Amino acid sequence: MPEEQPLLSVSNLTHLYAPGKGFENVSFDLFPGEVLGIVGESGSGKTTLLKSLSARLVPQQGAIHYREQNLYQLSEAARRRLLRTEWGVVHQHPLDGLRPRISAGGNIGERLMAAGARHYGDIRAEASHWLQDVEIDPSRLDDLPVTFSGGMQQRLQIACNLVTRPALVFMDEPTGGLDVSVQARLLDLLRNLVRDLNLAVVIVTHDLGVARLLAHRLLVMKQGQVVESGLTDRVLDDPHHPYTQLLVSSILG
Ligand SMILES: Nc1ncnc2c1ncn2[C@@H]1O[C@H](COP(=O)(O)OP(=O)(O)OP(=O)(O)O)[C@@H](O)[C@H]1O
Repeated sequence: MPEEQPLLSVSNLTHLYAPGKGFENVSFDLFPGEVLGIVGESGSGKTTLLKSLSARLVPQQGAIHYREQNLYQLSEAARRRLLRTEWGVVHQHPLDGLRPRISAGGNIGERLMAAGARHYGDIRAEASHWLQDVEIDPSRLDDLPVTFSGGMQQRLQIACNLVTRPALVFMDEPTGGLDVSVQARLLDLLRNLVRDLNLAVVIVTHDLGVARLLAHRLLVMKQGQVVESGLTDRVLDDPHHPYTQLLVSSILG
């Protein structure tokens, strides 16, 4: 059950590059342990919204409160610190979130050090433990991420984000570029990690199957507007808005 105070509280958030391009008047609360899916067709504004939510794009209007602090009234340094510690961002393309010239263990260790860890042996042990948790053989600790398959790179990116035990993780099409069988395994892993770590997640996807599997609640976006929101099963099984009906019927058909 959600706790009383939302982790993230978003009110009337707007950022438009042009009419219908970006997002407009978005409001929602996200509670600890809750997974919110943002769905909609390409160009509907999902990624732009995710960037604003995750302190990477100053919105033109509205406010975001994280644990009751006004996000964009925090200093830039404080927002960057959040992104390195209590928050995570999983990019669609894993190499956008990894340092390709640093070993897998180094990538994980860097985030631990940013959060204050100093002891080399402990950092290495923790990195090795996390590789195992994301189903990468710890013998690959000293290998560069570019020598990994796409699925392994994505699992490494996830490990890098989770090693500091964040409360909130933003994911943009995390299974997007992967083969179907690799996607299924990754989704399974994500679902278990989210549950075990009680993570709150905002996940952008155009794949309603991914949304169904991971998200408790959905926002459906069309041309920058949230046209429908609600519990995932309700939205997908009994869509109210004609656009959601079209999205659902297009994957069934
Ligand atoms: N920096 C920018 N400058 C101008 N327009 C932009 C910029 N970034 C995105 N847009 C436009 O804003 C709209 C929303 O883009 P956005 O990437 O948020 O959509 P999306 O739903 O995430 O799409 P996709 O699933 O294809 O990534 C699009 O029309 C896009 O062309």
